[in-house]
Amino acid sequence: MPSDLRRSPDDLRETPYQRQAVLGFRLLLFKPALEVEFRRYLTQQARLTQRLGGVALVLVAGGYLFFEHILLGIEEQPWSLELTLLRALQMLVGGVVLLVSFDQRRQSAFSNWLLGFLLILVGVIASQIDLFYETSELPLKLRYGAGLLIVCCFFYLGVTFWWALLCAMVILAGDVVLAKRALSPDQYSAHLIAVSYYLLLMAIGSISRYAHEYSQREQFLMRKQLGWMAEHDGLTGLSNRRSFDAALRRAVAQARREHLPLTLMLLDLDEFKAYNDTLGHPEGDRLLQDFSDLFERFARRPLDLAARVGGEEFALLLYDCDAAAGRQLAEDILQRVRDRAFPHPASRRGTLTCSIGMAVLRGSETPERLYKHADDALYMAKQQGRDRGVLHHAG
Ligand SMILES: Nc1nc2c(ncn2[C@@H]2O[C@H](COP(=O)(O)OP(=O)(O)OP(=O)(O)O)[C@@H](O)[C@H]2O)c(=O)[nH]1
Repeated sequence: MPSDLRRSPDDLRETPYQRQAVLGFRLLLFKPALEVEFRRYLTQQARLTQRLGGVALVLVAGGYLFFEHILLGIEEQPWSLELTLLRALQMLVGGVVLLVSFDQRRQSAFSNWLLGFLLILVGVIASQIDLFYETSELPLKLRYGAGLLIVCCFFYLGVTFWWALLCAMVILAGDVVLAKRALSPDQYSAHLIAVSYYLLLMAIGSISRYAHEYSQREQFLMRKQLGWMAEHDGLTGLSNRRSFDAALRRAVAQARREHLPLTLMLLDLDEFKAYNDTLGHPEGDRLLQDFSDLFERFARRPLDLAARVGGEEFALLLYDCDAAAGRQLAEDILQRVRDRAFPHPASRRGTLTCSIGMAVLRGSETPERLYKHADDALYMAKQQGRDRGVLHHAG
Protein backbone atom coordinates (compact mmCIF):
# COMPACT_ATOMS: atom_id res chain seq x y z
CA MET A 1 0.00 0.00 0.00
CA PRO A 2 1.47 3.39 -0.94
CA SER A 3 2.47 5.24 2.21
CA ASP A 4 0.68 8.50 1.28
CA LEU A 5 -2.64 6.64 1.05
CA ARG A 6 -2.15 4.99 4.42
CA ARG A 7 -1.63 8.30 6.18
CA SER A 8 -4.72 9.90 7.67
CA PRO A 9 -3.66 13.17 9.31
CA ASP A 10 -5.95 14.59 11.95
CA ASP A 11 -6.03 17.96 10.27
CA LEU A 12 -7.29 16.72 6.90
CA ARG A 13 -10.65 15.26 6.03
CA GLU A 14 -10.44 11.54 5.47
CA THR A 15 -12.05 10.20 2.31
CA PRO A 16 -13.72 6.77 2.02
CA TYR A 17 -10.76 5.80 -0.18
CA GLN A 18 -8.23 6.65 2.51
CA ARG A 19 -10.33 4.93 5.14
CA GLN A 20 -10.46 1.77 3.05
CA ALA A 21 -6.71 1.94 2.41
CA VAL A 22 -6.08 2.18 6.15
CA LEU A 23 -8.48 -0.69 6.89
CA GLY A 24 -6.78 -2.80 4.22
CA PHE A 25 -8.33 -5.30 1.81
CA ARG A 26 -6.36 -8.49 2.10
CA LEU A 27 -9.56 -10.47 1.54
CA LEU A 28 -10.16 -8.47 -1.64
CA LEU A 29 -13.33 -6.86 -0.37
CA PHE A 30 -14.12 -3.20 0.21
CA LYS A 31 -16.90 -1.67 2.28
CA PRO A 32 -20.19 -2.28 0.38
CA ALA A 33 -20.61 1.18 -1.21
CA LEU A 34 -17.00 1.26 -2.37
CA GLU A 35 -17.19 -2.35 -3.55
CA VAL A 36 -20.04 -1.39 -5.92
CA GLU A 37 -17.91 1.46 -7.26
CA PHE A 38 -14.92 -0.85 -7.67
CA ARG A 39 -16.96 -3.46 -9.57
CA ARG A 40 -18.04 -0.75 -11.98
CA TYR A 41 -14.42 0.30 -12.42
CA LEU A 42 -13.34 -3.33 -12.92
CA THR A 43 -15.94 -4.02 -15.59
CA GLN A 44 -14.96 -0.84 -17.40
CA GLN A 45 -11.34 -1.94 -17.30
CA ALA A 46 -12.23 -5.43 -18.55
CA ARG A 47 -14.50 -4.30 -21.38
CA LEU A 48 -11.88 -4.77 -24.09
CA THR A 49 -10.74 -8.18 -22.84
CA GLN A 50 -14.39 -9.24 -22.54
CA ARG A 51 -14.89 -8.37 -26.18
CA LEU A 52 -11.75 -10.22 -27.19
CA GLY A 53 -12.78 -13.16 -25.00
CA GLY A 54 -16.24 -13.31 -26.59
CA VAL A 55 -14.82 -13.16 -30.12
CA ALA A 56 -12.13 -15.73 -29.22
CA LEU A 57 -14.75 -18.13 -27.88
CA VAL A 58 -16.85 -17.87 -31.05
CA LEU A 59 -13.77 -18.37 -33.25
CA VAL A 60 -12.24 -21.20 -31.20
CA ALA A 61 -15.49 -23.15 -30.78
CA GLY A 62 -16.33 -22.53 -34.47
CA GLY A 63 -12.81 -23.52 -35.50
CA TYR A 64 -13.01 -26.76 -33.53
CA LEU A 65 -16.41 -27.51 -35.04
CA PHE A 66 -15.00 -27.06 -38.52
CA PHE A 67 -11.94 -29.14 -37.69
CA GLU A 68 -14.00 -31.92 -36.12
CA HIS A 69 -16.40 -32.20 -39.04
CA ILE A 70 -14.09 -31.62 -41.98
CA LEU A 71 -10.79 -33.12 -40.78
CA LEU A 72 -11.63 -35.50 -37.96
CA GLY A 73 -14.82 -36.90 -39.48
CA ILE A 74 -16.70 -37.16 -36.23
CA GLU A 75 -20.00 -37.86 -38.03
CA GLU A 76 -19.35 -41.53 -37.47
CA GLN A 77 -19.30 -41.06 -33.71
CA PRO A 78 -22.57 -41.67 -31.81
CA TRP A 79 -22.07 -38.35 -30.00
CA SER A 80 -21.57 -36.32 -33.15
CA LEU A 81 -24.90 -34.48 -32.92
CA GLU A 82 -24.45 -33.73 -29.21
CA LEU A 83 -20.96 -32.40 -29.83
CA THR A 84 -22.20 -30.15 -32.62
CA LEU A 85 -24.92 -28.76 -30.37
CA LEU A 86 -22.49 -28.23 -27.51
CA ARG A 87 -20.03 -26.42 -29.77
CA ALA A 88 -22.90 -24.26 -31.06
CA LEU A 89 -23.84 -23.49 -27.44
CA GLN A 90 -20.24 -22.45 -26.74
CA MET A 91 -20.36 -20.12 -29.73
CA LEU A 92 -23.66 -18.72 -28.50
CA VAL A 93 -22.12 -18.04 -25.09
CA GLY A 94 -19.27 -16.20 -26.86
CA GLY A 95 -21.91 -14.05 -28.55
CA VAL A 96 -23.62 -13.34 -25.20
CA VAL A 97 -20.28 -12.30 -23.65
CA LEU A 98 -19.80 -9.94 -26.57
CA LEU A 99 -23.27 -8.47 -26.08
CA VAL A 100 -22.75 -8.09 -22.32
CA SER A 101 -19.52 -6.19 -22.97
CA PHE A 102 -21.46 -3.63 -25.02
CA ASP A 103 -24.30 -3.22 -22.55
CA GLN A 104 -22.64 -0.49 -20.50
CA ARG A 105 -25.69 0.46 -18.45
CA ARG A 106 -26.46 -2.89 -16.91
CA GLN A 107 -22.96 -4.29 -17.11
CA SER A 108 -21.55 -3.61 -13.68
CA ALA A 109 -24.73 -4.58 -11.85
CA PHE A 110 -24.88 -8.17 -12.94
CA SER A 111 -21.96 -8.96 -15.20
CA ASN A 112 -19.91 -10.53 -12.41
CA TRP A 113 -22.37 -13.31 -11.76
CA LEU A 114 -23.60 -13.57 -15.36
CA LEU A 115 -20.08 -13.95 -16.74
CA GLY A 116 -19.28 -16.40 -13.93
CA PHE A 117 -22.33 -18.46 -14.82
CA LEU A 118 -21.36 -18.42 -18.52
CA LEU A 119 -17.82 -19.50 -17.66
CA ILE A 120 -19.19 -22.44 -15.69
CA LEU A 121 -21.48 -23.36 -18.57
CA VAL A 122 -18.69 -23.28 -21.16
CA GLY A 123 -16.33 -25.06 -18.76
CA VAL A 124 -18.74 -27.92 -18.09
CA ILE A 125 -19.44 -28.21 -21.82
CA ALA A 126 -15.68 -28.39 -22.43
CA SER A 127 -15.45 -31.18 -19.83
CA GLN A 128 -18.21 -33.11 -21.54
CA ILE A 129 -16.53 -32.74 -24.93
CA ASP A 130 -13.20 -33.90 -23.44
CA LEU A 131 -15.03 -36.98 -22.15
CA PHE A 132 -16.54 -37.73 -25.57
CA TYR A 133 -13.02 -37.91 -26.94
CA GLU A 134 -11.69 -39.83 -23.97
CA THR A 135 -14.25 -42.62 -24.47
CA SER A 136 -13.85 -42.74 -28.24
CA GLU A 137 -11.51 -44.77 -30.41
CA LEU A 138 -10.47 -41.77 -32.45
CA PRO A 139 -6.71 -41.62 -33.14
CA LEU A 140 -6.63 -37.87 -32.35
CA LYS A 141 -8.23 -36.78 -29.11
CA LEU A 142 -8.89 -33.20 -28.08
CA ARG A 143 -8.21 -32.67 -24.39
CA TYR A 144 -7.91 -30.25 -21.53
CA GLY A 145 -10.68 -27.90 -22.66
CA ALA A 146 -11.91 -27.68 -19.05
CA GLY A 147 -8.40 -26.63 -17.95
CA LEU A 148 -8.45 -23.81 -20.44
CA LEU A 149 -11.74 -22.55 -19.08
CA ILE A 150 -10.45 -22.79 -15.50
CA VAL A 151 -7.66 -20.41 -16.49
CA CYS A 152 -10.15 -18.13 -18.27
CA CYS A 153 -12.13 -17.73 -15.00
CA PHE A 154 -9.22 -15.78 -13.55
CA PHE A 155 -8.36 -13.64 -16.55
CA TYR A 156 -9.95 -11.74 -19.42
CA LEU A 157 -13.53 -11.25 -18.25
CA GLY A 158 -12.99 -9.06 -15.18
CA VAL A 159 -14.68 -11.51 -12.81
CA THR A 160 -13.69 -10.79 -9.20
CA PHE A 161 -11.25 -13.12 -7.44
CA TRP A 162 -13.64 -14.96 -5.11
CA TRP A 163 -16.27 -15.42 -7.75
CA ALA A 164 -13.62 -16.61 -10.27
CA LEU A 165 -12.29 -19.10 -7.72
CA LEU A 166 -15.80 -20.42 -7.10
CA CYS A 167 -16.42 -20.76 -10.85
CA ALA A 168 -13.13 -22.62 -11.33
CA MET A 169 -14.00 -24.97 -8.48
CA VAL A 170 -17.46 -25.66 -9.92
CA ILE A 171 -15.93 -26.45 -13.33
CA LEU A 172 -13.44 -28.79 -11.65
CA ALA A 173 -16.14 -30.48 -9.58
CA GLY A 174 -18.34 -30.77 -12.69
CA ASP A 175 -15.47 -32.40 -14.55
CA VAL A 176 -14.93 -34.95 -11.77
CA VAL A 177 -18.65 -35.80 -11.56
CA LEU A 178 -19.03 -36.14 -15.35
CA ALA A 179 -15.86 -38.25 -15.58
CA LYS A 180 -17.02 -40.55 -12.77
CA ARG A 181 -20.28 -41.16 -14.63
CA ALA A 182 -18.87 -41.54 -18.13
CA LEU A 183 -15.57 -43.38 -17.64
CA SER A 184 -14.64 -46.89 -16.63
CA PRO A 185 -12.64 -47.20 -13.37
CA ASP A 186 -9.38 -47.50 -15.34
CA GLN A 187 -10.19 -44.55 -17.55
CA TYR A 188 -11.28 -42.57 -14.50
CA SER A 189 -7.94 -43.21 -12.73
CA ALA A 190 -6.13 -41.99 -15.84
CA HIS A 191 -8.43 -38.97 -15.98
CA LEU A 192 -7.34 -37.97 -12.49
CA ILE A 193 -4.02 -36.91 -14.05
CA ALA A 194 -5.98 -34.29 -15.98
CA VAL A 195 -7.77 -33.31 -12.77
CA SER A 196 -4.46 -32.81 -10.95
CA TYR A 197 -3.34 -30.67 -13.87
CA TYR A 198 -6.56 -28.62 -13.53
CA LEU A 199 -5.88 -28.19 -9.81
CA LEU A 200 -2.46 -26.86 -10.62
CA LEU A 201 -3.93 -24.44 -13.16
CA MET A 202 -6.45 -23.32 -10.55
CA ALA A 203 -3.68 -22.65 -8.03
CA ILE A 204 -1.62 -20.69 -10.57
CA GLY A 205 -4.69 -18.77 -11.74
CA SER A 206 -5.74 -17.95 -8.15
CA ILE A 207 -2.34 -16.64 -7.13
CA SER A 208 -1.96 -14.52 -10.25
CA ARG A 209 -5.52 -13.20 -10.05
CA TYR A 210 -5.17 -12.39 -6.34
CA ALA A 211 -2.02 -10.36 -6.95
CA HIS A 212 -3.54 -8.68 -9.99
CA GLU A 213 -6.81 -7.79 -8.28
CA TYR A 214 -4.97 -6.53 -5.21
CA SER A 215 -3.02 -4.09 -7.36
CA GLN A 216 -6.19 -3.19 -9.31
CA ARG A 217 -7.86 -2.31 -6.00
CA GLU A 218 -4.84 -0.31 -4.94
CA GLN A 219 -4.87 1.55 -8.24
CA PHE A 220 -8.60 2.18 -7.94
CA LEU A 221 -8.19 3.75 -4.48
CA MET A 222 -5.29 5.88 -5.70
CA ARG A 223 -7.19 7.13 -8.74
CA LYS A 224 -10.30 7.89 -6.73
CA GLN A 225 -8.24 9.65 -4.09
CA LEU A 226 -6.48 11.76 -6.69
CA GLY A 227 -9.81 12.58 -8.35
CA TRP A 228 -11.24 13.56 -4.99
CA MET A 229 -8.23 15.74 -4.19
CA ALA A 230 -8.54 17.54 -7.52
CA GLU A 231 -12.12 18.52 -6.72
CA HIS A 232 -12.21 18.98 -2.95
CA ASP A 233 -10.58 21.02 -0.27
CA GLY A 234 -8.47 18.72 1.90
CA LEU A 235 -9.12 20.57 5.17
CA THR A 236 -12.90 20.81 5.08
CA GLY A 237 -13.89 18.17 2.53
CA LEU A 238 -16.04 20.73 0.68
CA SER A 239 -15.73 21.28 -3.07
CA ASN A 240 -12.73 23.44 -3.91
CA ARG A 241 -12.59 26.60 -5.96
CA ARG A 242 -11.79 24.71 -9.14
CA SER A 243 -14.82 22.42 -9.03
CA PHE A 244 -16.96 25.29 -7.74
CA ASP A 245 -16.06 27.40 -10.79
CA ALA A 246 -16.99 24.52 -13.09
CA ALA A 247 -20.28 23.96 -11.23
CA LEU A 248 -21.05 27.69 -11.38
CA ARG A 249 -20.56 27.73 -15.15
CA ARG A 250 -22.83 24.70 -15.56
CA ALA A 251 -25.48 26.09 -13.22
CA VAL A 252 -25.54 29.48 -14.99
CA ALA A 253 -25.99 27.78 -18.38
CA GLN A 254 -28.71 25.47 -17.07
CA ALA A 255 -30.60 28.19 -15.17
CA ARG A 256 -30.62 30.31 -18.30
CA ARG A 257 -31.86 27.44 -20.43
CA GLU A 258 -34.59 26.49 -17.97
CA HIS A 259 -35.48 30.10 -17.11
CA LEU A 260 -35.00 29.41 -13.41
CA PRO A 261 -33.50 31.74 -10.81
CA LEU A 262 -30.00 31.09 -9.51
CA THR A 263 -28.54 32.63 -6.37
CA LEU A 264 -24.88 32.77 -5.44
CA MET A 265 -23.94 33.35 -1.82
CA LEU A 266 -20.41 34.22 -0.69
CA LEU A 267 -19.80 33.85 2.99
CA ASP A 268 -16.82 35.01 5.03
CA LEU A 269 -16.03 34.32 8.69
CA ASP A 270 -15.79 37.52 10.70
CA GLU A 271 -12.55 38.53 12.40
CA PHE A 272 -10.95 35.22 11.65
CA LYS A 273 -7.46 36.67 11.63
CA ALA A 274 -7.96 37.65 15.27
CA TYR A 275 -9.19 34.11 16.02
CA ASN A 276 -6.02 32.64 14.50
CA ASP A 277 -3.83 35.17 16.26
CA THR A 278 -5.42 34.44 19.64
CA LEU A 279 -5.91 30.68 19.57
CA GLY A 280 -3.39 29.63 16.97
CA HIS A 281 -3.60 28.33 13.43
CA PRO A 282 -4.49 24.70 14.32
CA GLU A 283 -7.52 25.90 16.29
CA GLY A 284 -8.41 28.08 13.29
CA ASP A 285 -8.29 24.99 11.09
CA ARG A 286 -10.56 23.11 13.48
CA LEU A 287 -13.05 25.97 13.44
CA LEU A 288 -13.06 25.95 9.64
CA GLN A 289 -13.88 22.22 9.73
CA ASP A 290 -16.68 22.62 12.29
CA PHE A 291 -18.10 25.55 10.39
CA SER A 292 -18.00 23.55 7.11
CA ASP A 293 -19.98 20.73 8.70
CA LEU A 294 -22.67 23.22 9.62
CA PHE A 295 -22.51 25.10 6.33
CA GLU A 296 -22.67 22.21 3.88
CA ARG A 297 -26.10 21.19 5.17
CA PHE A 298 -27.51 24.29 3.49
CA ALA A 299 -26.80 22.82 0.06
CA ARG A 300 -29.99 20.78 0.14
CA ARG A 301 -30.96 20.23 -3.47
CA PRO A 302 -29.10 18.04 -5.98
CA LEU A 303 -27.82 21.02 -7.98
CA ASP A 304 -26.87 23.12 -4.94
CA LEU A 305 -23.21 23.22 -4.03
CA ALA A 306 -21.28 24.29 -0.94
CA ALA A 307 -17.61 25.07 -1.49
CA ARG A 308 -14.59 26.56 0.20
CA VAL A 309 -13.37 29.16 -2.27
CA GLY A 310 -10.66 30.86 -0.21
CA GLY A 311 -9.00 30.80 3.21
CA GLU A 312 -12.08 31.59 5.33
CA GLU A 313 -14.38 32.25 2.43
CA PHE A 314 -17.16 29.91 1.39
CA ALA A 315 -19.65 29.84 -1.46
CA LEU A 316 -23.12 28.42 -1.75
CA LEU A 317 -24.71 27.90 -5.13
CA LEU A 318 -28.50 27.76 -4.91
CA TYR A 319 -30.31 26.47 -7.97
CA ASP A 320 -33.92 27.52 -8.57
CA CYS A 321 -33.64 30.00 -5.69
CA ASP A 322 -34.84 33.61 -6.09
CA ALA A 323 -33.86 36.71 -4.11
CA ALA A 324 -36.56 36.27 -1.44
CA ALA A 325 -35.67 32.63 -0.81
CA GLY A 326 -31.95 33.51 -0.86
CA ARG A 327 -32.47 36.25 1.73
CA GLN A 328 -34.38 33.86 3.98
CA LEU A 329 -31.70 31.20 3.64
CA ALA A 330 -28.96 33.72 4.45
CA GLU A 331 -30.87 34.66 7.62
CA ASP A 332 -31.16 30.96 8.52
CA ILE A 333 -27.40 30.49 8.08
CA LEU A 334 -26.55 33.57 10.15
CA GLN A 335 -28.94 32.44 12.88
CA ARG A 336 -27.62 28.88 12.81
CA VAL A 337 -24.05 30.18 13.26
CA ARG A 338 -25.14 32.41 16.15
CA ASP A 339 -27.03 29.53 17.80
CA ARG A 340 -24.09 27.20 17.41
CA ALA A 341 -22.04 29.78 19.34
CA PHE A 342 -18.53 28.75 18.33
CA PRO A 343 -16.38 30.48 20.99
CA HIS A 344 -14.42 33.39 19.48
CA PRO A 345 -12.67 35.11 22.42
CA ALA A 346 -11.15 37.77 20.15
CA SER A 347 -14.48 39.00 18.76
CA ARG A 348 -16.86 41.61 20.11
CA ARG A 349 -19.71 39.09 20.59
CA GLY A 350 -17.49 36.38 22.07
CA THR A 351 -18.82 33.87 19.52
CA LEU A 352 -18.27 33.39 15.83
CA THR A 353 -20.32 35.31 13.26
CA CYS A 354 -20.13 35.50 9.52
CA SER A 355 -21.06 37.88 6.73
CA ILE A 356 -22.87 37.00 3.53
CA GLY A 357 -22.97 38.60 0.11
CA MET A 358 -25.64 37.46 -2.35
CA ALA A 359 -26.35 37.97 -6.03
CA VAL A 360 -29.13 36.61 -8.22
CA LEU A 361 -28.39 35.75 -11.84
CA ARG A 362 -29.76 38.34 -14.22
CA GLY A 363 -30.29 38.27 -18.00
CA SER A 364 -27.17 37.29 -19.86
CA GLU A 365 -24.83 37.85 -16.93
CA THR A 366 -21.62 35.78 -17.05
CA PRO A 367 -20.61 33.51 -14.14
CA GLU A 368 -17.66 35.85 -13.46
CA ARG A 369 -20.00 38.85 -13.26
CA LEU A 370 -22.36 37.00 -10.91
CA TYR A 371 -19.42 36.14 -8.67
CA LYS A 372 -18.22 39.74 -8.71
CA HIS A 373 -21.67 40.98 -7.68
CA ALA A 374 -21.83 38.53 -4.76
CA ASP A 375 -18.31 39.59 -3.75
CA ASP A 376 -19.29 43.28 -3.84
CA ALA A 377 -22.31 42.49 -1.66
CA LEU A 378 -20.05 40.63 0.78
CA TYR A 379 -17.78 43.66 0.97
CA MET A 380 -20.82 45.79 1.80
CA ALA A 381 -21.91 43.35 4.53
CA LYS A 382 -18.45 43.71 6.09
CA GLN A 383 -18.61 47.49 5.73
CA GLN A 384 -22.02 47.63 7.37
CA GLY A 385 -20.74 45.94 10.51
CA ARG A 386 -20.56 42.17 9.76
CA ASP A 387 -22.91 39.38 10.97
CA ARG A 388 -25.40 40.15 8.21
CA GLY A 389 -26.41 39.32 4.67
CA VAL A 390 -26.51 41.82 1.81
CA LEU A 391 -28.13 41.26 -1.57
CA HIS A 392 -26.49 42.89 -4.56
CA HIS A 393 -28.78 45.24 -6.39
CA ALA A 394 -28.61 46.00 -10.07
CA GLY A 395 -27.27 49.30 -11.32
N1 LIG B 1 -6.39 28.55 10.42
C1 LIG B 1 -6.47 28.93 9.15
N2 LIG B 1 -6.49 30.23 8.83
C2 LIG B 1 -6.60 30.59 7.57
C3 LIG B 1 -6.68 29.65 6.54
N3 LIG B 1 -6.78 30.31 5.36
C4 LIG B 1 -6.76 31.64 5.65
N4 LIG B 1 -6.66 31.81 6.98
C5 LIG B 1 -6.57 33.05 7.73
O1 LIG B 1 -7.79 33.77 7.67
C6 LIG B 1 -7.51 35.11 8.00
C7 LIG B 1 -8.34 36.03 7.17
O2 LIG B 1 -8.10 37.32 7.61
P1 LIG B 1 -8.77 38.59 6.99
O3 LIG B 1 -8.87 38.43 5.48
O4 LIG B 1 -8.03 39.79 7.49
O5 LIG B 1 -10.23 38.55 7.49
P2 LIG B 1 -10.85 38.63 8.95
O6 LIG B 1 -9.81 38.69 10.01
O7 LIG B 1 -11.81 37.49 9.04
O8 LIG B 1 -11.60 39.98 8.89
P3 LIG B 1 -13.01 40.24 8.28
O9 LIG B 1 -13.20 39.30 7.16
O10 LIG B 1 -12.95 41.65 7.81
O11 LIG B 1 -13.99 40.04 9.35
C8 LIG B 1 -6.00 35.31 7.81
O12 LIG B 1 -5.38 35.47 9.06
C9 LIG B 1 -5.54 33.99 7.18
O13 LIG B 1 -4.26 33.62 7.61
C10 LIG B 1 -6.64 28.26 6.90
O14 LIG B 1 -6.70 27.35 6.07
N5 LIG B 1 -6.53 27.95 8.21
